[in-house]
Amino acid sequence: MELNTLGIQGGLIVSCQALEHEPLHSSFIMGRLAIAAKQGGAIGIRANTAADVKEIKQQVDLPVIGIVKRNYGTNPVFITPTIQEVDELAAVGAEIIAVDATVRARPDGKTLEAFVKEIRSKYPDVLLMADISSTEEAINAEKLGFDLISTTLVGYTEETSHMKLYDEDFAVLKEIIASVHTPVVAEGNVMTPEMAARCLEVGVYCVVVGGAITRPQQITERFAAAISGISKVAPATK
Ligand SMILES: CC(=O)N[C@H](C=O)[C@@H](O)[C@H](O)[C@H](O)COP(=O)(O)O
Repeated sequence: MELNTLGIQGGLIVSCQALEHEPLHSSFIMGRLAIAAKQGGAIGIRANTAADVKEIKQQVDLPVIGIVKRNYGTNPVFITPTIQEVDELAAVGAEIIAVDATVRARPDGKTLEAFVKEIRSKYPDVLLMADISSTEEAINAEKLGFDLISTTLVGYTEETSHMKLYDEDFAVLKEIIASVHTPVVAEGNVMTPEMAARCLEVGVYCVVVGGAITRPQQITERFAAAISGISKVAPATK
Protein backbone atom coordinates (compact mmCIF):
# COMPACT_ATOMS: atom_id res chain seq x y z
CA MET A 1 0.00 0.00 0.00
CA GLU A 2 1.21 3.50 -0.82
CA LEU A 3 0.97 6.10 1.94
CA ASN A 4 -0.20 8.84 -0.42
CA THR A 5 -3.21 6.79 -1.54
CA LEU A 6 -4.70 6.95 1.98
CA GLY A 7 -5.51 10.65 1.77
CA ILE A 8 -4.41 11.45 5.29
CA GLN A 9 -1.85 14.14 4.49
CA GLY A 10 -2.64 17.44 6.17
CA GLY A 11 -5.57 15.98 8.04
CA LEU A 12 -6.87 15.06 11.46
CA ILE A 13 -6.78 11.49 12.71
CA VAL A 14 -8.92 10.86 15.77
CA SER A 15 -7.75 8.27 18.25
CA CYS A 16 -10.75 6.37 19.61
CA GLN A 17 -9.49 4.42 22.60
CA ALA A 18 -10.77 3.41 26.02
CA LEU A 19 -8.88 0.94 28.16
CA GLU A 20 -10.60 -1.61 30.40
CA HIS A 21 -10.67 0.69 33.41
CA GLU A 22 -12.14 3.62 31.45
CA PRO A 23 -15.86 4.44 31.37
CA LEU A 24 -16.24 4.19 27.56
CA HIS A 25 -14.49 0.82 27.26
CA SER A 26 -16.53 -0.90 24.51
CA SER A 27 -15.98 -1.66 20.83
CA PHE A 28 -19.55 -0.51 20.14
CA ILE A 29 -18.82 2.91 21.66
CA MET A 30 -15.50 3.21 19.81
CA GLY A 31 -17.36 2.56 16.56
CA ARG A 32 -19.82 5.35 17.42
CA LEU A 33 -16.99 7.72 18.32
CA ALA A 34 -15.43 6.94 14.95
CA ILE A 35 -18.69 7.89 13.18
CA ALA A 36 -18.78 11.14 15.15
CA ALA A 37 -15.14 11.80 14.28
CA LYS A 38 -15.84 11.24 10.61
CA GLN A 39 -18.85 13.56 10.71
CA GLY A 40 -16.63 16.18 12.30
CA GLY A 41 -14.02 15.95 9.55
CA ALA A 42 -11.51 13.31 10.65
CA ILE A 43 -9.72 11.59 7.76
CA GLY A 44 -8.49 8.61 9.75
CA ILE A 45 -8.92 6.76 13.04
CA ARG A 46 -6.41 5.31 15.47
CA ALA A 47 -7.68 2.41 17.58
CA ASN A 48 -6.55 -0.13 20.14
CA THR A 49 -7.29 -3.88 19.82
CA ALA A 50 -8.37 -5.95 16.84
CA ALA A 51 -11.95 -5.98 18.16
CA ASP A 52 -12.16 -2.17 18.11
CA VAL A 53 -10.49 -1.91 14.70
CA LYS A 54 -12.96 -4.45 13.31
CA GLU A 55 -15.99 -2.60 14.68
CA ILE A 56 -14.67 0.79 13.50
CA LYS A 57 -14.04 -0.59 10.02
CA GLN A 58 -17.66 -1.71 9.89
CA GLN A 59 -18.86 1.77 10.84
CA VAL A 60 -16.63 4.10 8.81
CA ASP A 61 -14.73 3.90 5.54
CA LEU A 62 -11.65 5.67 6.86
CA PRO A 63 -8.09 4.34 7.05
CA VAL A 64 -7.26 2.95 10.47
CA ILE A 65 -4.02 3.01 12.42
CA GLY A 66 -4.23 -0.12 14.55
CA ILE A 67 -2.39 -0.83 17.77
CA VAL A 68 -2.69 -3.43 20.47
CA LYS A 69 -1.68 -2.27 23.92
CA ARG A 70 -0.45 -5.30 25.80
CA ASN A 71 1.73 -5.65 28.86
CA TYR A 72 4.27 -8.43 29.15
CA GLY A 73 5.35 -8.67 32.77
CA THR A 74 7.18 -5.57 33.85
CA ASN A 75 8.57 -4.73 30.41
CA PRO A 76 7.65 -1.09 29.64
CA VAL A 77 7.08 -1.68 25.90
CA PHE A 78 3.30 -1.92 25.54
CA ILE A 79 2.23 -0.60 22.12
CA THR A 80 2.12 -3.56 19.69
CA PRO A 81 5.18 -5.12 21.32
CA THR A 82 5.40 -8.44 19.44
CA ILE A 83 4.39 -10.18 16.22
CA GLN A 84 1.38 -11.66 18.02
CA GLU A 85 -0.28 -8.21 18.20
CA VAL A 86 0.70 -7.45 14.60
CA ASP A 87 -0.97 -10.70 13.49
CA GLU A 88 -4.18 -9.69 15.27
CA LEU A 89 -4.27 -6.28 13.60
CA ALA A 90 -3.37 -7.55 10.13
CA ALA A 91 -6.22 -10.07 10.38
CA VAL A 92 -8.79 -7.26 10.70
CA GLY A 93 -7.34 -5.14 7.91
CA ALA A 94 -5.70 -2.17 9.64
CA GLU A 95 -4.09 -0.15 6.84
CA ILE A 96 -1.39 1.15 9.17
CA ILE A 97 0.04 -0.72 12.15
CA ALA A 98 1.85 1.31 14.80
CA VAL A 99 4.48 -0.35 16.98
CA ASP A 100 6.68 0.79 19.83
CA ALA A 101 9.90 1.89 18.11
CA THR A 102 11.78 3.12 21.15
CA VAL A 103 15.30 1.91 21.90
CA ARG A 104 14.10 -0.08 24.91
CA ALA A 105 14.54 -3.87 25.14
CA ARG A 106 11.42 -5.62 23.85
CA PRO A 107 9.56 -8.30 25.81
CA ASP A 108 10.40 -11.06 23.30
CA GLY A 109 14.09 -10.07 23.26
CA LYS A 110 13.99 -9.25 19.50
CA THR A 111 15.70 -6.18 18.15
CA LEU A 112 13.50 -3.54 16.53
CA GLU A 113 15.32 -4.22 13.26
CA ALA A 114 14.46 -7.94 13.36
CA PHE A 115 10.85 -7.12 14.30
CA VAL A 116 10.46 -4.75 11.33
CA LYS A 117 11.96 -7.35 8.95
CA GLU A 118 9.57 -9.99 10.24
CA ILE A 119 6.53 -7.71 9.78
CA ARG A 120 7.63 -6.67 6.28
CA SER A 121 8.07 -10.24 5.12
CA LYS A 122 4.77 -11.40 6.62
CA TYR A 123 2.68 -8.35 5.68
CA PRO A 124 4.29 -6.51 2.75
CA ASP A 125 1.14 -4.42 2.12
CA VAL A 126 0.75 -2.97 5.60
CA LEU A 127 2.15 0.47 6.33
CA LEU A 128 4.27 0.72 9.45
CA MET A 129 4.21 3.57 11.93
CA ALA A 130 7.02 4.04 14.46
CA ASP A 131 5.82 5.28 17.86
CA ILE A 132 8.89 7.06 19.19
CA SER A 133 9.89 9.30 22.09
CA SER A 134 13.00 11.13 20.87
CA THR A 135 14.87 12.47 17.86
CA GLU A 136 17.41 9.64 18.16
CA GLU A 137 14.59 7.08 17.91
CA ALA A 138 13.09 8.92 14.93
CA ILE A 139 16.41 8.73 13.07
CA ASN A 140 16.71 5.03 13.92
CA ALA A 141 13.12 4.41 12.73
CA GLU A 142 13.91 6.09 9.42
CA LYS A 143 16.98 3.85 8.98
CA LEU A 144 14.79 0.80 9.54
CA GLY A 145 12.40 1.93 6.81
CA PHE A 146 9.22 2.84 8.72
CA ASP A 147 6.61 4.58 6.55
CA LEU A 148 5.59 7.09 9.22
CA ILE A 149 7.10 8.35 12.46
CA SER A 150 4.77 9.37 15.27
CA THR A 151 5.64 11.29 18.44
CA THR A 152 3.24 9.14 20.49
CA LEU A 153 5.73 8.30 23.23
CA VAL A 154 7.28 11.73 23.82
CA GLY A 155 6.72 12.25 27.54
CA TYR A 156 5.83 8.60 28.15
CA THR A 157 9.24 6.95 28.63
CA GLU A 158 11.47 7.19 31.67
CA GLU A 159 13.91 9.46 29.80
CA THR A 160 11.19 11.83 28.53
CA SER A 161 8.80 11.81 31.50
CA HIS A 162 9.66 15.46 32.22
CA MET A 163 8.51 16.55 28.74
CA LYS A 164 5.32 17.33 26.85
CA LEU A 165 5.20 17.41 23.06
CA TYR A 166 4.01 21.04 23.07
CA ASP A 167 6.83 22.33 25.32
CA GLU A 168 8.59 25.42 23.93
CA ASP A 169 6.30 25.69 20.92
CA PHE A 170 6.74 22.02 19.93
CA ALA A 171 10.55 22.19 20.03
CA VAL A 172 11.07 18.42 19.98
CA LEU A 173 8.61 18.00 17.12
CA LYS A 174 10.48 20.61 15.06
CA GLU A 175 13.79 18.88 15.81
CA ILE A 176 12.41 15.51 14.70
CA ILE A 177 10.99 16.98 11.47
CA ALA A 178 14.38 18.57 10.71
CA SER A 179 16.21 15.28 11.32
CA VAL A 180 14.30 12.87 9.05
CA HIS A 181 12.74 12.71 5.59
CA THR A 182 10.08 10.20 6.61
CA PRO A 183 6.65 11.79 7.19
CA VAL A 184 6.26 12.79 10.84
CA VAL A 185 2.94 12.58 12.69
CA ALA A 186 2.21 14.77 15.73
CA GLU A 187 0.59 12.68 18.44
CA GLY A 188 0.30 12.99 22.20
CA ASN A 189 -1.10 15.89 24.20
CA VAL A 190 -2.38 17.83 21.21
CA MET A 191 -5.23 19.27 23.24
CA THR A 192 -6.69 22.17 21.26
CA PRO A 193 -7.54 22.98 17.64
CA GLU A 194 -4.86 25.72 17.78
CA MET A 195 -2.23 23.18 18.83
CA ALA A 196 -3.23 20.85 15.98
CA ALA A 197 -2.96 23.73 13.51
CA ARG A 198 0.47 24.66 14.89
CA CYS A 199 1.70 21.08 14.35
CA LEU A 200 0.75 21.31 10.69
CA GLU A 201 2.37 24.74 10.39
CA VAL A 202 5.67 23.34 11.63
CA GLY A 203 5.54 20.62 9.00
CA VAL A 204 3.92 17.41 10.21
CA TYR A 205 2.29 15.03 7.73
CA CYS A 206 -0.88 14.79 9.82
CA VAL A 207 -2.06 15.12 13.43
CA VAL A 208 -3.50 12.51 15.78
CA VAL A 209 -5.78 13.78 18.55
CA GLY A 210 -7.14 11.40 21.17
CA GLY A 211 -8.21 12.36 24.65
CA ALA A 212 -9.17 15.93 23.82
CA ILE A 213 -11.91 14.53 21.57
CA THR A 214 -12.70 11.02 22.78
CA ARG A 215 -11.97 10.86 26.51
CA PRO A 216 -14.80 12.81 28.18
CA GLN A 217 -13.34 12.28 31.65
CA GLN A 218 -10.19 14.19 30.55
CA ILE A 219 -12.21 16.97 28.95
CA THR A 220 -14.44 17.31 32.01
CA GLU A 221 -11.40 17.41 34.28
CA ARG A 222 -10.03 20.44 32.44
CA PHE A 223 -13.35 22.29 32.68
CA ALA A 224 -13.72 21.39 36.35
CA ALA A 225 -10.17 22.51 37.14
CA ALA A 226 -10.62 25.76 35.25
CA ILE A 227 -13.75 26.76 37.16
CA SER A 228 -12.87 25.39 40.57
CA GLY A 229 -12.67 28.08 43.19
CA ILE A 230 -14.03 30.84 40.95
CA SER A 231 -17.69 30.85 41.97
CA LYS A 232 -18.63 32.69 45.14
CA VAL A 233 -21.81 30.62 45.38
CA ALA A 234 -21.70 26.95 46.36
CA PRO A 235 -22.53 24.57 43.44
CA ALA A 236 -26.21 23.53 43.38
CA THR A 237 -26.92 20.13 44.89
CA LYS A 238 -29.86 17.90 44.06
C1 LIG B 1 1.19 7.02 25.51
C2 LIG B 1 0.02 6.25 24.99
O1 LIG B 1 -0.33 5.23 25.56
N1 LIG B 1 -0.61 6.72 23.91
C3 LIG B 1 -1.71 6.03 23.31
C4 LIG B 1 -1.37 5.59 21.98
O2 LIG B 1 -2.09 5.17 21.16
C5 LIG B 1 -3.06 6.69 23.48
O3 LIG B 1 -3.45 6.44 24.82
C6 LIG B 1 -3.19 8.20 23.20
O4 LIG B 1 -4.53 8.55 23.49
C7 LIG B 1 -2.90 8.62 21.78
O5 LIG B 1 -1.52 8.51 21.55
C8 LIG B 1 -3.30 10.06 21.46
O6 LIG B 1 -2.77 10.95 22.38
P1 LIG B 1 -3.71 11.97 23.19
O7 LIG B 1 -4.81 11.18 23.81
O8 LIG B 1 -2.80 12.63 24.20
O9 LIG B 1 -4.22 12.97 22.17
